[in-house]
Amino acid sequence: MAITYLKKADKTPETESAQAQAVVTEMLSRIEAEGEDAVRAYAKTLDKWDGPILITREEMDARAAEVPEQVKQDIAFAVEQVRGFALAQRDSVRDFEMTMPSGLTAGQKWVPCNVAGCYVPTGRYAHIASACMSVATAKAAGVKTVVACSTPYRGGAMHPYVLYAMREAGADIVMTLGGVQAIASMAYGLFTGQPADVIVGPGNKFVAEAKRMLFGKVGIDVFAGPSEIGILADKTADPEIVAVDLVGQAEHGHESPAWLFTDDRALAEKVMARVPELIATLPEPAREAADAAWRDYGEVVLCDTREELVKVSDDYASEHLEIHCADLDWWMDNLTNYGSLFVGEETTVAYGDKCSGPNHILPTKYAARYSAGLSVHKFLKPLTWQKADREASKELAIRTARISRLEGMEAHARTADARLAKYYPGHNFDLGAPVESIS
Ligand SMILES: NC(=O)C1=CN([C@@H]2O[C@H](COP(=O)(O)OP(=O)(O)OC[C@H]3O[C@@H](n4cnc5c(N)ncnc54)[C@H](O)[C@@H]3O)[C@@H](O)[C@H]2O)C=CC1
Ligand SMILES: O=C(O)[C@@H](O)CS(=O)(=O)O
Ligand SMILES: [Zn+2]
Repeated sequence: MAITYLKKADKTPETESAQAQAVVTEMLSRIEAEGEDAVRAYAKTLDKWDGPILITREEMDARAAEVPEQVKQDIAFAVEQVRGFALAQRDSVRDFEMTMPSGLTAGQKWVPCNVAGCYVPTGRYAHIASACMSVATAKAAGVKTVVACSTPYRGGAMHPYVLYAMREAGADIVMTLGGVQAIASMAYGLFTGQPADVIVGPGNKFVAEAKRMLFGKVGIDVFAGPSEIGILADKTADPEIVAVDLVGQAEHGHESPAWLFTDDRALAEKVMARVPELIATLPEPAREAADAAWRDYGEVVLCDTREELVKVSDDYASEHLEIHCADLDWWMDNLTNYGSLFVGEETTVAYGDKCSGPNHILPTKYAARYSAGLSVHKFLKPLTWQKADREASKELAIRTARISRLEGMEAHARTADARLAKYYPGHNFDLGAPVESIS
């Protein structure tokens, strides 16, 4: 396999994980010990916020009244697109029941979690769209109580449009809290008395790490950390569009990788020349963020064949993956690892980020090898059930008793024995040899 790195990054998505782990470990243990006092202290030192944490319904309504009409319409559009896609996902999963050969009836029933925590990042940018993505999807899944949190915006109250988007998408409780302190508060039910069953939403390395560490106590959607983009481009691609799209995601932050995978050296060279020029024209803080992201995390990989490109792209498992190549169906058929796929030049990651419908909360740091992004499924449990009449219970009891005894589990076996004795008095069954005591 011939792979040439025309630009190789010094850093990988995993660089700097250790620093975040140390910070988050200490913060979570202090919050666990000191509760709301520790949360308020972190909100003050990290986000300069010492105002109220809970936003009342009256305040939400009052602040909504100040949102300009065009903004309301754009947010309503985004919410509708995301909700529509999420409802279609909900329709694609179904309950079922079946009768087994033994006569037992068994089934699966999709049940939503009761309380979901939705984190909306606003450290660098006001991520209005993230509020639509998480809250609308939780509600489409049927979650009863959605607790939404967002960072105090630049030391002040929550960003008004983020708050409006939460309200429009159906949030039940809203808290002005960011970072680890927000994730921990949702997990422990601080300020609300309603611990989350599942916490979703993107965030910086501290947020992503806090979710990872609290997994187990709560469910999480996926490791949705600093944004990534990969672009597959062949000689049919437009280098200007490819360069614009790479820079489009590099502005997320200095830890956001942008990768180009191509079999066309001329295209690669044009893109590499154009990216720094495009970055230089950005306003701050986007320019500084994109410049550092491209310098430290940007990569350009040249391969000989499209099969090699598929292998490389699958190894990177990019959060977002654009295809600017001929024979789009071939790529769709062969790629297996990506958070969300953008097929052809006529769509772009930013459409998905802001309003097209498929969710933008997506796996990063190679997590697309084993997980998709946020969907209704992350809020739903395919719970199973079973029911038997006495006839069906007979064969199951005999086999359960024997298998239990083979395993050395006498008490399990006796739950089956007891049913046979009750339903079939006076009958003898081969129920296996009683388990011997071990001293
Ligand atoms: N993977 C995905 O689906 C998506 C990822 N993103 C990513 O989300 C991230 C958003 O990050 P931000 O803008 O920073 O917002 P953020 O809300 O995630 O982080 C801000 C919070 O970080 C905390 N923080 C900052 N420095 C800290 C420190 N030294 N120690 C402890 N806590 C600290 C503060 O408490 C602050 O509230 C970006 O990396 C973006 O790429 C955004 C959207 C979707
Ligand atoms: O990682 C992501 O999904 C982001 O690109 C989404 S957004 O651009 O912040 O809306
Ligand atoms: Zn983006």
